[in-house]
Amino acid sequence: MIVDTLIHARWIIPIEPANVTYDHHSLVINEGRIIDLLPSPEAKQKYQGISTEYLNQHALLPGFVNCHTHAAMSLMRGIADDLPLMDWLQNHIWPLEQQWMNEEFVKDGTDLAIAEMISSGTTCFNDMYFFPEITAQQAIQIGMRANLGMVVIDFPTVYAQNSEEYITKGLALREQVQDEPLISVAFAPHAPYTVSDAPLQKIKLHADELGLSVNMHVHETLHEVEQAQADTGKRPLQRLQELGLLNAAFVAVHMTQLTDAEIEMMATANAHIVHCPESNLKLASGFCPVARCLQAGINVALGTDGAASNNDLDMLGEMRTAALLAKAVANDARAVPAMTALQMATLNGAKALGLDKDIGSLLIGKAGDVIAIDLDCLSTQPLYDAISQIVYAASRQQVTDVWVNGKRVLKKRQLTTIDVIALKTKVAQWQARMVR
Ligand SMILES: CSC[C@H]1O[C@@H](n2cnc3c(O)ncnc32)[C@H](O)[C@@H]1O
Ligand SMILES: [Zn+2]
Repeated sequence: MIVDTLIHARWIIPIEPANVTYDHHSLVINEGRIIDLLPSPEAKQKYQGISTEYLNQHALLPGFVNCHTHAAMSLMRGIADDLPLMDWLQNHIWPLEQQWMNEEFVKDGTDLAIAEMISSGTTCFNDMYFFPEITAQQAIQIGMRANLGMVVIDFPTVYAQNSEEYITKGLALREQVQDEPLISVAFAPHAPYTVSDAPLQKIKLHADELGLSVNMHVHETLHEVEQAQADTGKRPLQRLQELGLLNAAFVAVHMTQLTDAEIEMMATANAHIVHCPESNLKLASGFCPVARCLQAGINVALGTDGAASNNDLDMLGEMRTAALLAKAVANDARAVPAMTALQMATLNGAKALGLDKDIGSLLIGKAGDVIAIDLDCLSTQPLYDAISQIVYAASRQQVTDVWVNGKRVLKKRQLTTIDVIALKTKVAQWQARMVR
């Protein structure tokens, strides 16, 4: 049998079945799909004559699913640090976006973000940013998987003038990418404090009719919740529930403010949470009670948020921070063990995006979204436990190879579909323009 890709690895961590690590196994990909996973001696017999990629010191696992990004904001990395959310947004980021954000900005910023994400093992990102059709175009060109937000916000931008136009453009994007294997879409109303009831009602109708998810920043800070209570007498989550948005297609990003009743409400609705620990720490936004949410049965995924608030798009780092922070928040060293953090960064992300039939684990039949991490470094020795090394000790430079839909987009640390020198030149030009 002719197959596209045959990879032997020292460890294969499939995520599904849970808590299984295969030693000295091979993964076989054909036409973008995983078709076999078997002991390497058997693979040698069964796939005779097929050239094998030997990754003798590596762990092979599903690519990370970065469940919340603002990809193009990578061009604003480090431009406004050490500020709380609303000061950062209102006095720095939104004025900068008003001045600089356009199609070219989104194109170059997205390329920079995708380059960083692929190099650090992310194979799918869930984006919320203006001009998502440009993000789609760049993701397709590079060979990256993306779920793109059909963004809605109550104020006008160069992308759209009003909520009606945001929704129309989002729906046009959906039509445009319908046959793209790497691209999916979801509604992405920005936040309860920037999207009023009327557009949220329209979004709800469209989302139900088209079977689309709704992603939103929710309860990011105590200030957001207190302000909403002062203005409307309601907490934002209560308002969203009354609007009918809390269901299995709702993806709430941040959620640092959660009462026991709200955790119950999220669990009963089968809604998802995207935890962004590093952005929350840097903006001092608060702490999502991840252990309590998981305990209640909520699907909790991980996101970096944008590079302007993180300041990287590194899911290995995010996993480690998530695992460590959960222990401190719960005052329990057993909270969010390494395997749980790895599930949050892979399968839980795929579930939140409704893509778990295709990605998030190395089950036969799923897409060939696979990464290899070289564990033969002093900093990840000795190897009592590969999962422990990946979550608590490995760095992104140890990600050596990445396949998306069976195509190798990182080969021995080299990006195969991005001209890194040309990209660096463009980024330097933006820097020179934006900070004079
Ligand atoms: C409608 S496009 C996305 C919009 O969100 C802004 N943004 C980036 N990070 C955050 C965050 O953590 N909370 C709220 N809003 C954020 C971004 O600048 C765009 O304007
Ligand atoms: Zn965000």
